[in-house]
Amino acid sequence: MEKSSYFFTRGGGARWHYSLAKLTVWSFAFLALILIFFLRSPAPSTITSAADPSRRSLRNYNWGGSAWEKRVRASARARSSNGLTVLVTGAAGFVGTHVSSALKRRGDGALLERTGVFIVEGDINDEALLRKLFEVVPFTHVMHLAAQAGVRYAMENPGSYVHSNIAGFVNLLEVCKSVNPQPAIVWASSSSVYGLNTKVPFSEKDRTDQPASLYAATKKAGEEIAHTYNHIYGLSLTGLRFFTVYGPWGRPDMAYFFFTKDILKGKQIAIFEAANHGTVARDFTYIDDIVKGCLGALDTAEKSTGSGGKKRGPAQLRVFNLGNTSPVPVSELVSILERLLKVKAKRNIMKLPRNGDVQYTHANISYAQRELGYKPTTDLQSGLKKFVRWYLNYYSDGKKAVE
Ligand SMILES: O=C(O)[C@H]1O[C@H](OP(=O)(O)OP(=O)(O)OC[C@H]2O[C@@H](n3ccc(=O)[nH]c3=O)[C@H](O)[C@@H]2O)[C@H](O)[C@@H](O)[C@@H]1O
Repeated sequence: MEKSSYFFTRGGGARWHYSLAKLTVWSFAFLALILIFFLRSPAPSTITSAADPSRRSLRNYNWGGSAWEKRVRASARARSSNGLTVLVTGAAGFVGTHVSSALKRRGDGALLERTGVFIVEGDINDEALLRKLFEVVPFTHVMHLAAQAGVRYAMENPGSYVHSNIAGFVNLLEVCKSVNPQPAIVWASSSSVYGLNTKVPFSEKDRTDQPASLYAATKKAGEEIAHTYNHIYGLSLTGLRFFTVYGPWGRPDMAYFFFTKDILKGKQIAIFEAANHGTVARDFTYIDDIVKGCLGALDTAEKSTGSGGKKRGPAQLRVFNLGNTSPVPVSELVSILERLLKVKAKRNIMKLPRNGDVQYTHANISYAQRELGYKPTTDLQSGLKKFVRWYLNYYSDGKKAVE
């Protein structure tokens, strides 16, 4: 059942559908070997041509050698015979940090090393690195979260989106299709693929051919590319359309994060509204709910069917919405933050800029509910409470600068 009202507090009866036993097997069986996708600009010395981002070269990272391989192998050892070994890309990112930690079932972002997650710094465009990783460990699954995210930044740095979301993804799929056994791949798409679609709530069957930003276009391209690799090589592929994910260790470029920072600093914040004072709203989704969706997708992913670069039969191809089914206006997000921070925001109501933003998102999650047991349980008020607590604690003693 979809909720169309803006405010919705979930009942205490809502439960994640995994059995405890299954989760325990998972928690012990998982390897989260982490490939950090390099999101910053490459060192200037490695840029072959600043004007042509597609020609940028890979930054040099230190990987390889017998000690390194030993650590990779040790980290990859599953603790049960039917355990999965998961290569997580983008593990230093927001969603990746939480997913990796959940795979190991303890700790969070800054504590990744302590949780037993081995971190490999590298670039998903580095074919040699990916091949080496698969040579050292026959990964059963890839959780691909490395990407260039953000809707508005795509106008400033379009090349970074092509580099990561298209070239990097293709590079990863090329390696995955040729290794034996081929892993099953779960990867991050985005709610932004719905673009100018006006039919709400957004269902996986709705049109996605009107992206409003280059970012959305690259994610949509990823979905088409996934189709191709599934079709030609029998790779099992599951795309997850995340809806405005927020929470502790979140991305500072997202509105809820910099609104918090600016409200506390007494700085004015821009709150977008559509034409004729139309409400701009998002189906904000709490990180813990997203993590459950990611684990559900890994857990239900079928094996790839190909080997040695050849398809042996039809393979699974899926796309799911992972949202909260409860859109909240941005102005209400600000009111919640004001109450939690006990500071009044300096609101500057502005027209929604034409640089990629869409007016409204709302996920229909029945397919994910059915197939993955996905059932979000955190409303925006409760999720922001956790975020604000983390934020105040993280930046409290002035050790970490709020830039
Ligand atoms: O769900 C998604 O697909 C996308 O969600 C977010 O994109 P967005 O929803 O635009 O998130 P924010 O940039 O945090 O914006 C949230 C809301 O605040 C509004 N906003 C943003 C910035 C601002 O200064 N003022 C303002 O009112 C936006 O219009 C939007 O409605 C992420 O940034 C994308 O990486 C992700 O793919």
